[in-house]
Parts: sequence; structure tokens; C-alpha cells
Amino acid sequence: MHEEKIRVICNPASGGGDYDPDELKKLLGETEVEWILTEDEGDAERYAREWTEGLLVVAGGDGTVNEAVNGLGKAGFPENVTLAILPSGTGNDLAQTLAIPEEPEEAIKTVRDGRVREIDAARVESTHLKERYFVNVATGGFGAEASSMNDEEMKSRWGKFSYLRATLEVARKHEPRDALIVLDGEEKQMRAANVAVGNCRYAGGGWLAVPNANPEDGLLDVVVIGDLGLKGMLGIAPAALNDSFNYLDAEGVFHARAKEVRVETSPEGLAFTADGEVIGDEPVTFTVIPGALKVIVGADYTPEPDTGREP
Ligand SMILES: Nc1ncnc2c1ncn2[C@@H]1O[C@H](COP(=O)(O)OP(=O)(O)OP(=O)(O)O)[C@@H](O)[C@H]1O
Repeated sequence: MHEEKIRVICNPASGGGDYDPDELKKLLGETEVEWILTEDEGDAERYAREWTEGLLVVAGGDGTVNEAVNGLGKAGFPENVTLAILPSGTGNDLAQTLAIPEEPEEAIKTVRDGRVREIDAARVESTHLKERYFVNVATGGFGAEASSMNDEEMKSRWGKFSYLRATLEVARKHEPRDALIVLDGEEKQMRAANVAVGNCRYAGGGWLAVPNANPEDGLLDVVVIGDLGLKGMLGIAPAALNDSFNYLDAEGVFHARAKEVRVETSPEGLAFTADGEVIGDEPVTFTVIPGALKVIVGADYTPEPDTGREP
């Protein structure tokens, strides 16, 4: 078992409150577990940033995990820190790629088993954002608008289906943009209804947005959904609910990999979110940081996607 210090950051608002501190301490078999409950936005980032050594367990949803990743990123991703996730949000998209079960006892077991991998992280930069990180997926376009629209009230009323509902609602009215996508310096001009930049594979509450992403390959995967129209959109819609439906080969869908991805759109910017959190609609650059984050993964984790399609 772990012989290191453990800090648990728990967001009671995202469901982390279901974890009983005493029970968790017992299950982790530790005498020294520091237990912190977040009270507001920014707490998880602050408590992660000051943690320079040992296991950092985050009990929360993707928003809380993203805050913790930003805290670690701003501290330079300390090499003696390992992140563990107890998924207790609505979407838990990152946990899905990392194969961490949602069931609390199973999730705690993965922490106890301690399979550590080094995954890539990504840095986001725009005129207003100087230092921002994500490890899962950034989306711009209808995916991001759907995430922003899907507020806490909708999440509590509709659960996981709130994401699908919001996506269909937004996709109906969304106007594609002219996009300049720059992949390691190479410019591509295209129409874009949605741009996903992924280190991991799931976004928007279980949608396989970036089917072929590999968190350990030192690259970001870019998937652009073009101006498909309603018929084209309906053609790729099964991907929202069915993991084995890989839509990268569909007409009007562009896929590439790069270390650095810049996105500029006109006449208006695409509103982007990273790990579900709003980052704005300015021209934006995403840069991979290979192997930056030590993270505990589940028993079924494989870095390569299993989608029945050649990478
Ligand atoms: N004690 C608290 N009470 C209310 N809100 C909090 C508290 N602590 C943190 N928060 C805020 O809760 C928000 C939601 O957290 P999180 O994203 O983890 O859960 P979720 O939205 O249910 O899950 P997901 O992002 O996976 O759908 C975060 O934006 C965070 O700032």
C-alpha cells in the first residue's frame, strides 16, 4: 500500500460528499490522510498547487479534477505528486478514458491498487489566458456551447442525459465558422461546426469526442466536424451514445495529430471549453506537455483506444 502522504480534496457539491472520510481512510489503510472539503470555485486549484509530494486524491467531477490539474500545472507538475480520481461528478469524462469505475468502492480499490501512469497534459494560451491546463478534451463550437448551457440545475434534473439534451439543442441552431487550424505550423483552412482537441477521449458526459486519442503519445488529437447540415449530424449522432461507433471516417470530419494546435475562426470566435470549463472564444493555442502528470488508472486502462479502427 501507499507509504506516502495523502491529501484528499473532496467537492461535496459534485457528489464527492458521498465519500465518508472515515470509511475512505480505513479503506486506504492509512493513518495519515488529510481531508479537505472544497467550499467554492478555486479551492481545489489552491489546495492542489501547494501539494508538492505524495498522493493527491480528488473526489469530484471533471470541473474539480480540472482545477486540481491547474494547481499542479501552475506548480510545474511536481514529479513527486501522483493524482488519483474518485469520480463523483455528472459526466466523469476523464475517468472514463482512465478506466476508473464510478462505483465508490471500486474506485477506492483502484487507488489502493496504485497503477501509476505518466500521461500528457496540455497548456492553453490565448490573449487573455496565460497559464491554463487541461488533461482531457477541449471543445469549441456546439460541444462547448452545450457544456456551458448544461448548468447545475439541468445536471441534477437530467443526470448524464443533460449533456445529450444540451448538445442536440445547441447543434440545431449552431452556425459553422471558417476556421484556420494550424498543426505544428502547417495551416489548414476549413469550415467548422465543432473542434475537439483531445489528450483523452470523452467529453460532454460520455460522448466519444476524440475516438483515437492516446493520453501517452506526446500528441494532441484534433477532430473537426465540418458543415454537415442536419442530415450529416444525424449520421454521426450515434457516436454520442455508442462507443463502438467511430465517426472519424464520416464525410465532413477531419482528424489529425500534432504537438501544437492553433485555432482561429471567423467571422466570430468559437466558444471553447477545456475539460468542460469555459476558456473563451479568442484565437487559442494548445500545446502538449508530454508525460507531465502521474495519475492512477484503473485495471482496464490502455493508452491506445479500442475502437476497432486503425490509428
Ligand atoms: N462546496 C461547494 N459548493 C458548491 N459548489 C462548489 C463547492 N466546491 C466547489 N464547487 C464548485 O462546483 C462546481 C462543479 O463541480 P464538478 O465539475 O466537479 O461537478 P459536476 O459539474 O457535477 O461534474 P462534471 O463536470 O463531471 O459534469 C465547480 O465549478 C466548483 O467550483
